[in-house]
Order: sequence, then C-alpha cells, then structure tokens
Amino acid sequence: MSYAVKEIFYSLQGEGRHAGRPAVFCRFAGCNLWNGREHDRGSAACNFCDTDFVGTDGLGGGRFDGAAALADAIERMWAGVGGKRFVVLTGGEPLLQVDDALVSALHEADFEIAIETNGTLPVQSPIDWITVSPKGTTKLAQKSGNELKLVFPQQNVDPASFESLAFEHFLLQPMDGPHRDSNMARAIAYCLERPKWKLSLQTHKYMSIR
Ligand SMILES: C[S@@+](CC[C@H](N)C(=O)[O-])C[C@H]1O[C@@H](n2cnc3c(N)ncnc32)[C@H](O)[C@@H]1O
Ligand SMILES: Nc1nc2[nH]cc(C(=O)O)c2c(=O)[nH]1
Ligand code: SF4
Ligand SMILES: [Mg+2]
Repeated sequence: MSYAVKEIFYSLQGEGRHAGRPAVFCRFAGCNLWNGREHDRGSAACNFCDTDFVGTDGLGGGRFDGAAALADAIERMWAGVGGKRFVVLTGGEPLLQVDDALVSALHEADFEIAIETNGTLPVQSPIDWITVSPKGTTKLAQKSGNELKLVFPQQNVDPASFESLAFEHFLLQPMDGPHRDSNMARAIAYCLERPKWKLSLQTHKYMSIR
C-alpha cells in the first residue's frame, strides 16, 4: 500500500480529552466529504473544514511506499524522551488510507495510536483511541469509540441524537470561522444545560502552535 500524506509534525494535541498531550500528527491527503477546493466548499457534505489536506507538499509530507516507510517517518518526528509515544492519524479522512499494516508498524514502533475520523467509514484496525466527529446529515458507519466530538452548531444536527451511541466522552467543539465567538457561547450554554456534553476547545489555535 502506498500512502499519500499532506504533512507530518510534532505538536501538542489541541482538542478532545487528550488535549495538551505531545503527539506526532500524520495528516493524510484527501477526504470523502470535500475535495478541498474553496470553489466547491458550499456544495460539499462538509463545508466548514479548517484544514488544507490537498496534495503531499506539506512539511514532512510525501508519498510513502509501504507501512514501514511511513512508520519510520512518523518515528523520526517524535522528539520526546521517556513517556509513551503518541501519534494522531488525521487528515483529510485518514480511514481512506489507514490499514492493518500501518497500525501494526506503529505499534511495533511503540506508539499509542489515535485517529480523528468523520465516522463515515468503519474503523477496521486495532486503534487505541477513536475520535469520531460526525458531519451534517452524513450516515455514521462508526458508532462507537472513545470520544464523539461534534463541531457545534451544525444545521440540522441535534447533539442529543448521538447520546445513545457507545462513546466514553461526548464533546462539543465550537465551529471555528466567522461566527466563532457566538458558536462558543452557544456551545457553552448547551453544555451547561446538558451535562452529558463537555466543551472541547481547539487549544492549539490559542497557543499559536500547529
Ligand atoms: C480536519 S478534521 C480531519 C479528520 C476527519 N476528517 C474529521 O473530520 O474528523 C480534524 C478535526 O477538526 C475538526 N474541525 C474541522 N473544521 C473545524 C472547524 N471549522 N471548527 C472546529 N473544528 C473543526 C473536525 O471536526 C475534526 O474533529
Ligand atoms: N495541535 C493540533 N491538534 C489537533 N487535534 C486535531 C487536529 C486535526 O487537525 O486533526 C489538530 C491539529 O491540527 N493540531
Ligand atoms: S470531513 Fe474532516 S477533513 Fe473532511 S472536510 Fe470535513 S473536517 Fe475537513
Ligand atoms: Mg486541525
């Protein structure tokens, strides 16, 4: 299997229950809910994406011929001493490319593996931490995991409709963009009213790190 990767970088996990934890981010190129072109954003199934996932031209990006080569590149980015190594597979939509061979190679290299997925494709490999972030009215294929992290608010999406799914944590993440401040206020109000939900901030944006 050959993998198309936009970028690989070492940073702090900014979001969710692992916020603040050092991690290597592997951002896969391509997504099934948007082609990444601004021209087509309005008609895409996911239209609020904050990420450039097109191509393989980012720092540490490229085409990797096989799981060993990609796991090596990820391992080279890890800069921590001691502690458990942690990698976040993201994108774009990582489940378009992640397979058993890569997950095995990363476990061999002593990484705990997290994934950030839109949930439209099932997780089929033994990943250690699954974050599902549902998008609009798309059909969820992955209905269990560690955290369900809903970008809020979204048109025609009621957080309560996810509450019966098998996740350990239910998180609302204010939608970044032109209405970020009012989205934050609405997310706070929602969590105060329905304590099953906790707030997830994109803390890396406040820290001005990647
Ligand atoms: C860029 S996505 C990549 C992974 C996967 N495609 C997904 O959507 O979960 C990484 C995370 O950023 C979140 N995200 C994307 N755009 C956002 C925005 N404008 N405001 C807040 N969170 C956003 C996504 O919901 C997801 O949890
Ligand atoms: N620091 C940092 N944390 C993140 N958590 C999820 C991210 C993503 O884009 O998937 C992300 C990201 O891009 N940067
Ligand atoms: S599903 Fe994820 S990567 Fe794809 S457009 Fe939406 S937020 Fe961006
Ligand atoms: Mg991001």
